[in-house]
Amino acid sequence: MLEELQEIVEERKRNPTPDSYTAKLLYHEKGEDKVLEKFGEEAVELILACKNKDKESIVYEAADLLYHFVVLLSKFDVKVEEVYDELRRRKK
Ligand SMILES: N=c1c2ncn([C@@H]3O[C@H](COP(=O)(O)OP(=O)(O)OP(=O)(O)O)[C@@H](O)[C@H]3O)c2ncn1[C@@H]1O[C@H](COP(=O)(O)O)[C@@H](O)[C@H]1O
Repeated sequence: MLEELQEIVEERKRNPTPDSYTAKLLYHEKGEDKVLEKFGEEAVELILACKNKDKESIVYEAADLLYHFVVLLSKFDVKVEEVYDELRRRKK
């Protein structure tokens, strides 16, 4: 799923379109700081949803965080598969 999402994100990176939120993030005037800022915001939103024990919000905010995680990886030229490889390497 994350690999499929990254393929679309990479396509927006190659061919940014004006209507794409992803392209706006990747090519924001704040540069990489915008991507990092959004990832931090989404992490805080997920923490708050957990604090509130609100399962529906936890799922929603976790999805937002995963999307912004993939955008962050693409911004820094890292493939989701490389993260999976690292997890596989750690697996006991
Ligand atoms: N999975 C997502 C996805 N999840 C969350 N978001 C966006 O992330 C934003 C998070 O909400 P916020 O309220 O925090 O942000 P905002 O106020 O809209 O924007 P900011 O000004 O704060 O940046 C929302 O605008 C959501 O639409 C996503 N935007 C796109 N995708 C997928 O990314 C792919 C490319 O989409 P486009 O870039 O829209 O073409 C498609 O497969 C989409 O389904």
